[in-house]
Amino acid sequence: MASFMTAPDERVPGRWDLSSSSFAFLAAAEDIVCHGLRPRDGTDPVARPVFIAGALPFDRTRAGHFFVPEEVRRGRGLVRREMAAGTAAPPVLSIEPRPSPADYGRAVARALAALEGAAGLRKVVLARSLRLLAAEPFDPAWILRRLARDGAATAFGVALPARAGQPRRLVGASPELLIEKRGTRVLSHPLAGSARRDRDPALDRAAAEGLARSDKDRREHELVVEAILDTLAPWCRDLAAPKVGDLISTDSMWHLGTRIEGTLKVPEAPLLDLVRALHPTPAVCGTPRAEAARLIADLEGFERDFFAGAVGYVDEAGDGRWMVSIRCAEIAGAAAVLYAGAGIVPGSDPVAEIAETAAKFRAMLDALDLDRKEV
Ligand SMILES: C=C(O[C@H]1C=CC=C(C(=O)O)[C@@H]1O)C(=O)O
Repeated sequence: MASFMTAPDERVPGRWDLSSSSFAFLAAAEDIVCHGLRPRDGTDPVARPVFIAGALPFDRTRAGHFFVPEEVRRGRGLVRREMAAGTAAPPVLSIEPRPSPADYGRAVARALAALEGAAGLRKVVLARSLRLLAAEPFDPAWILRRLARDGAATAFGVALPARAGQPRRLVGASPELLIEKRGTRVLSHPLAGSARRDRDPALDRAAAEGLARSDKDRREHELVVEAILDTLAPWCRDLAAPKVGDLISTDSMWHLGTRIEGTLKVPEAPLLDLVRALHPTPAVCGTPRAEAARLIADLEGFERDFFAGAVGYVDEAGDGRWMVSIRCAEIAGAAAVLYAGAGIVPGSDPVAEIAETAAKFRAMLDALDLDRKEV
């Protein structure tokens, strides 16, 4: 039976240690740290009143990874945010971009041609990856603490099923809320449309203002809001989104965002059904979804796996929160794969999309103490 505690218990060192956690969700409002897991048998996990954590892969035809932790701890400020640099990051021996930035630019150009040619295709999100090899194993707990310094994001760490005997973990800091459920209220806060932040305050403000004025970014964003409203409409009454979205900032990026809120018609509607209906939104896939997913499979040239999926939990009351799994990496020993994608619509520029994805890698690179690496 999962236990719930609202305060850190420092008297049991190791038990709430992040490095042995099966699931961690570190946010300004609340930290959740889980240990142990009881694998599920694939039946609908929301049917029983237990705490369920997990991750969905990008590919909606593939099974999600859900589990019931043995122990769940929740509390505000449960986990200390790590400020010190250089103490635990192993030296990184190599960084291999896959595809290369130039090939990614060519894929964006092909996506633009498809957007002009294919009837109905309006947006596709193309990603690229960085394969890192370090001299020693990465410490996911230390990375998580570093990621959690950004109060605008939820830092997450999920133990994934081992591959070839090697334990894997998805870690990241996502600013994008797929859906949250509290009682009968649901909230989604999609993001799409981006600009890199700047250390110079005047240039930073100019970047935000440029993003707010950008027609291309607005179109990219509106498709996501439209899709989420259409998906949630049958489930909700009082479904509302402001006509004008907001500008949100993480430590490294500006984004266009829109808060979408509604009240469930059926209060006990399972949160995981809503997650599955919404995922993947056009913030990570495209519009229409099936056509965009096909183009991604044709053009990207690597497996997204749990990148651009969703991570989150459903608690015993049926409430919970699922974040879009972006600004993340899969860590397996001394190897890490970092991911970043960008929405492509008519008017997108391949060179700008290379720069945008480079900027989106910053959250993970900075957490790994690679803040001076250009990618
Ligand atoms: C797909 C990613 O970001 C999404 C979220 C915010 C802004 C986005 C954009 O402007 O393209 C993307 O839709 C990513 O970070 O890998």
